[in-house]
Amino acid sequence: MLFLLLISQKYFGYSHFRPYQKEVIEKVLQGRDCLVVMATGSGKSLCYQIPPLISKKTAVVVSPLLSLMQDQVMSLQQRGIKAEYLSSTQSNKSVSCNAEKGFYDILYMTPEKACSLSESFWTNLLEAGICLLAVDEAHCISEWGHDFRKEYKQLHLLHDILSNVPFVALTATVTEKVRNDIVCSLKLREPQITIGSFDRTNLFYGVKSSNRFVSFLDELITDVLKYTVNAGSTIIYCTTIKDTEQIHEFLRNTGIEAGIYHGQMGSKAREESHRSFIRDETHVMVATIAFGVGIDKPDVRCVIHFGCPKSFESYYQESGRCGRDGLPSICWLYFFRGDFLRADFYCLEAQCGNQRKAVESFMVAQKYCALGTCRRNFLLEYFGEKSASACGNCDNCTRPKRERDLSRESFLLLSCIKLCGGNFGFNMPIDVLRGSRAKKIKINKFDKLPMHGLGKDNSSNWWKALGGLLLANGMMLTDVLYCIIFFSVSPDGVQFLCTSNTAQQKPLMLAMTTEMIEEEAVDSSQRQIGNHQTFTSLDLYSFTEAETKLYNMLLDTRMQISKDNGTTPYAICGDQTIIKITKIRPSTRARLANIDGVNQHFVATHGTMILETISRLSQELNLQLNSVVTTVHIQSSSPKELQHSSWIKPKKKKHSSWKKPIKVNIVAWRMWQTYGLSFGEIANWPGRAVPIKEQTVISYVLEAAQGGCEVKWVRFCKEIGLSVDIASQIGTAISKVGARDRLKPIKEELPENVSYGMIKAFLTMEELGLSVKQALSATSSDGQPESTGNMDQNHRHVESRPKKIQKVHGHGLASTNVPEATEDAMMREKP
Ligand SMILES: Nc1ncnc2c1ncn2[C@@H]1O[C@H](COP(=O)(O)OP(=O)(O)OP(=O)(O)O)[C@@H](O)[C@H]1O
Repeated sequence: MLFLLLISQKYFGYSHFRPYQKEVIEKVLQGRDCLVVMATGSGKSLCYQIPPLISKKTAVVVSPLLSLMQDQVMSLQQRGIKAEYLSSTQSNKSVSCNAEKGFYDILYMTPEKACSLSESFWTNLLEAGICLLAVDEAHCISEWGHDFRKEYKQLHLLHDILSNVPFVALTATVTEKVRNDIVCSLKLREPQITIGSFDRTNLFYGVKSSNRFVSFLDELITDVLKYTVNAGSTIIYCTTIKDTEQIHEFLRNTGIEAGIYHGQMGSKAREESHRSFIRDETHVMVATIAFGVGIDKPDVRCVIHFGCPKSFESYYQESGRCGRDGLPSICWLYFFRGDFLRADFYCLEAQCGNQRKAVESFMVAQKYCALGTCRRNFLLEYFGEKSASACGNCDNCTRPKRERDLSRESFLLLSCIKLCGGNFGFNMPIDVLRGSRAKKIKINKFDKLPMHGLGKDNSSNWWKALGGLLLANGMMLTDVLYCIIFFSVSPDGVQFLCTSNTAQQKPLMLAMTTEMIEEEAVDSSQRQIGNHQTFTSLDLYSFTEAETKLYNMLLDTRMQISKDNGTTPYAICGDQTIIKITKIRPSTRARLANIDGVNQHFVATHGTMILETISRLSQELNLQLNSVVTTVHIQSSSPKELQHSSWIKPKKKKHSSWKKPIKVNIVAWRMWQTYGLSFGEIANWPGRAVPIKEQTVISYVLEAAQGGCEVKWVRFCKEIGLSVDIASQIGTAISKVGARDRLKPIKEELPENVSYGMIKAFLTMEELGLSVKQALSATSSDGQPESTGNMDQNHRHVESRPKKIQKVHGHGLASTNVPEATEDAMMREKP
């Protein structure tokens, strides 16, 4: 055991094994065939990476994707492990020759390559020494799996040559059918079967619903920014290529640099997109599920599904691509209520005779969306795992619970579905309840039903959400015919109807969904705007301001090293390691090597540079070296609330056309105000399509202030160097010029060091009824300067005379509400 750990520490920097890793490694070393079924990101690779380092024989790994193999080879080489790959695209001819002589510790190959290599290659390699043949993503072997590859079916033939070599099949796919298929097809011999938990405790699961595409876009920006400002990566999965393209364009229009990946792109463009994502050159990827198997990037902080995925299995796989390094990460599923009323998209397989399977899985996804209880429990139960209590790390567990007796409404809905005869989609009974007198309702005489109009107090979305709850609770059933989903009342629902009547129902306590709660809160004017629970990754490490800076600088250093080495940043070392280095700030090689995740190769190759960087930056930031922190506590399961109370979010957002670029300035404001980035950092932010001037960012934040957003003025003045003395000089210059609508004459009255930004800030603050002196003299109870911006005050001021303008700002159109005087000033000024 100790020896295994030493090897793991030496090459990978891991000081302990994750569950099941040690057991599998030991079995493989004993020569036993193994089937390893463990969740995405649980560390299956180590099971085949350690044995060759111990036995000094080659491990052959069959992997379905070239990009995946290249990634892994790159990462292993950075750890000082001799790794290579063989495929038809391998340009280095010596690889094959070296491989058969047993030169490599780990040799990756595609299934096609494995089946086409000559017998002599295998016998030579066998003679040199093979310790295992691993079949990664082994579910590709099964037609029941989601990525069937027919070449996988030939792999068992290799047993004939490699008779005593243990075969290790690895997959994250759970269904028993797939598991059996793998064992049979690969002809595994009395395999050791290891099935790990599917609980990814570091992942937060959440669902958001809407009726319309456009209303999700603003939400998307908020979510994407939360992670990208801290250099975290986000994948946005779309259900169609059209959505992928539209969202990609939308993000770019708002100044967020995003990659795109879908099946209709050429392979070169796809490779380039993938490459720049894994190298952190772009932090956001908008993709269809074509961006799938083999996304090995460990530091993806957020996966957003824009539209309900077509099966629950694929949802688990795709969302599981975030947080593979174990750090807290988030999985949002945005779904359109309409998704559940049309089955056509999801039932494409109907033509291939696989309709039932597709629909069943889609229905599970639907239930997941409609759920009012713990999402993780639902997920685990679906995969056959018992879950004890609510997880505390999903939206339903973290928002205040609202259970209500919904017996009356359920009675109305179920009886209406029954009386409509089950021959309609879901809209018909809802329209009846809401009192519609549409032609189709009159023709069917549904306007004569006793419940016609009795449900008009709730919106049709509210009723759809209730329908989802009743489905999840087994009181309704769905069926699909000709690609239309029909809803009917289940036996449990009938039982409920029989034991109740409208006057005296039995209580039916149901956990309401977020949208139901929100709708009811709006009705009673209690809605808390933008107050959903979420977190940014950096919030969780209890970094001080200086440590946050150090962390970001170390990320830059890692980026530089990775560029110099032509590899990905995470191949150099993981985010978790950078967090620990930030906290501990080691001064010697030995202390650096002691940090979990730092391997010997890293210390030997980059140690000197890293130590110098830590020492220099720590001095600059006034941080002590060799902090006594020995364990860095990283919360993995309780996301911290991030307040958005200052984010002005209209009750009903209006987007006249989805393409309209929105709130570029608000994005900048949020990066500055909420995430604490400096103007310079925002201007040069790597996620931006085109760098912009710092002055432009300053203007954006000022515009946001004029639009009613809160601004930390003390910080603002300090950052641009606006002191009380300079403010008084600006005041004098304005009096002298006698006008405040043109900046140039004012600037000419002032010394060189007074910038346009300072003048604009002065004018804006004046307009908002704030003086620089007042702002700078305000201090908080702990002696620190604090915000003197008053949102209410700002808001009142702006509301008195807003005027809509649009103007070009460097890289795109910015649209906002600004007061007339400032509009003129900003339009004319050209610094
Ligand atoms: N013992 C360990 N200690 C710390 N980190 C580990 C350990 N084992 C693996 N990891 C890290 O966990 C992450 C995921 O590991 P890995 O890629 O092997 O997952 P996987 O189970 O193969 O996932 P997938 O099914 O998606 O291929 C990697 O970043 C890896 O470095």
